[in-house]
Amino acid sequence: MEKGKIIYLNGVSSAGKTTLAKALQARLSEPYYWMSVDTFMYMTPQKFINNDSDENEEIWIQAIINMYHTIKMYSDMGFNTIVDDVFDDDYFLPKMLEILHNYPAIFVQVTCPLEELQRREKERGDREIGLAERQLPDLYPQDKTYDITVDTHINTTEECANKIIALLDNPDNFQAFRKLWKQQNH
Ligand SMILES: Nc1ncnc2c1ncn2[C@@H]1O[C@H](COP(=O)(O)OP(=O)(O)OP(=O)(O)O)[C@@H](O)[C@H]1O
Repeated sequence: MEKGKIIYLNGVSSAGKTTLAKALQARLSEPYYWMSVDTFMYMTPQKFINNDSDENEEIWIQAIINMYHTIKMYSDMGFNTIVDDVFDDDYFLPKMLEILHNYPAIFVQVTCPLEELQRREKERGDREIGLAERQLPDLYPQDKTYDITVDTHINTTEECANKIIALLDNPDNFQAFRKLWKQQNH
């Protein structure tokens, strides 16, 4: 069976990942199931999240790693996914690649200038003020290893979606996961 495709969005809070994911779902003719790291993270009982012990950390970390296994399972079953994630340090990416480096994924960096991130953050009111600014310097990877970078301020959501969709027909465009995996394991 052909593996399901993965559109993997990585960007700081308020970059527009969820908005883009929904626009992609609306435009794509094939079904793509949307998965958000927040959904998996908050499957964890709250009492294990708001606590600094190493033991508790393992519990919510596992919830996030379970998302990577779920994406793999969907792909193995032929189902496409759009993933809404933020790698805000270098901890989770290697763990994700361990599971998904050989899967057909487009790795998308979703960017937006800081001033606009701050404006969106203030306007939406459901995120801690300063979250995007704090995540921005730590977004990982910072280099050009993505298959595509889209700027949701320069381009409209629809334009960003179209740029990503244009890559999906050619498997040669699915390079970033394999490249990153090689970089980490050479
Ligand atoms: N292209 C855009 N232009 C203007 N506003 C936008 C754009 N994309 C998203 N927004 C607005 O920015 C806010 C954050 O968008 P969204 O929820 O898509 O971001 P996100 O990256 O998924 O954030 P988080 O990681 O915090 O969930 C929302 O209020 C949304 O309406």
